[in-house]
Amino acid sequence: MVEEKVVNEKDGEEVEVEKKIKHLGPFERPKIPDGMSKHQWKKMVKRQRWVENKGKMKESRRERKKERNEERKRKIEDLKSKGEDYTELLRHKKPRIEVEDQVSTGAKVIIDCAFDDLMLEKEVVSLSSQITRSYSENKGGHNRVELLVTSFDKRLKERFDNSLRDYDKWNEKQIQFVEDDLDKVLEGEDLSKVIYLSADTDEKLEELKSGETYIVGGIVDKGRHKNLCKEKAERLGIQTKRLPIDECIKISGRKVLATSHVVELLIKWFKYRDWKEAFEDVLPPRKLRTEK
Ligand SMILES: C[S@@+](CC[C@H](N)C(=O)[O-])C[C@H]1O[C@@H](n2cnc3c(N)ncnc32)[C@H](O)[C@@H]1O
Repeated sequence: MVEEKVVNEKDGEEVEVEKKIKHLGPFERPKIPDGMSKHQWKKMVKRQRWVENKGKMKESRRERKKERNEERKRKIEDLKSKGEDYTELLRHKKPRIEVEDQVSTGAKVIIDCAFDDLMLEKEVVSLSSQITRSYSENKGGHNRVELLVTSFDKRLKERFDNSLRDYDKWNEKQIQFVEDDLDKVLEGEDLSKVIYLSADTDEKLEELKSGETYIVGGIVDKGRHKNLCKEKAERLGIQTKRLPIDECIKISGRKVLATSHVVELLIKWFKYRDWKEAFEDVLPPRKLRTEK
C-alpha cells in the first residue's frame, strides 16, 4: 500500500508521501510514465497527493479551530463561575480599516521576486505566504505604502493562481503584481530616490521618506545566496542600505530578516517613526534578546 501522509500546507513543507512504494513487490509498483525521471515522477505523485488531501486538511483545520473555540469558551465559563478575571481570554478583534480611511505614506515598497530559479518549491510557497502577510499588513493599518510585487511569474504566480485564487481581487491601492523585472519598472525613475535594502551593506537606513522607493528582495534562501540582492542593486546602479538593527535592538540569530518582516517594518516605521518601536512590534519575541 502507498503510505499517505498529509502535507503541511502552512509552510509548504512537503512530507514524504510514498516512502513505502519501494517496499511494494515489482508487480505492485506504479509504473513511471515514459519520458519522466524517477525524481520528476515522485514530485508529481507528491503534488497529486497534496491536491487530493487539500480538502481533508481544510476540514481538519476547521475542526481544530472549533475545538479550540469550545475549549476557550469552557475556560471563560469556568473563570466566570469562580469570579476570576477572564478578559485575557476574550477575543479582541481589530476594527477593520477601510482603504478610504487609510493614509498614503507616499512611499513605494517593491518586493523584487526575480529569484524564482534559486528557490526550492517549499521556499516559493513560503514566499507566497510572506507576500500575503505583507499585503495584510498594508491593508490592516492606518498607514499604507504603495506595495508592488515585481517579476511576478513562474512558480510564484502558479502558486497564487492555484492556491489564492481571489488575489486578483485584492485592492490595487494596497498591492499590485507585475510580471516586469525591476529594471523595467524603474525605467525613467530618479534612482537617487531608490534604495535596495540589503543586510550585506554597511550604509544604514536612517529614516523613510515620502516620494522614495524601497526595494526588498523577494527570496527565501536560508543564507545560501549572500550578497545576491546587493550585487543586483549595484548592477542596476541602485544604492543599498541595511536596517539599523545593531543600533536599536539586540537580536538573536541572523541579522538577515525575512522579506515579510522587512516589509512590515517599513510600514510600521511610518506608524512609530522610530526603528526600535517598529522592531519590537514586528519581530517575534524569540528574535529579540534582552542582553547582548
Ligand atoms: C531573506 S532576505 C534575502 C537574503 C538574500 N541572500 C539577499 O541577497 O538579500 C530577504 C530580503 O529582506 C531584506 N533584508 C533582510 N534583512 C535585512 C537587513 N538586516 N537589512 C536590510 N534589508 C534586509 C533584503 O532586501 C533581502 O533581500
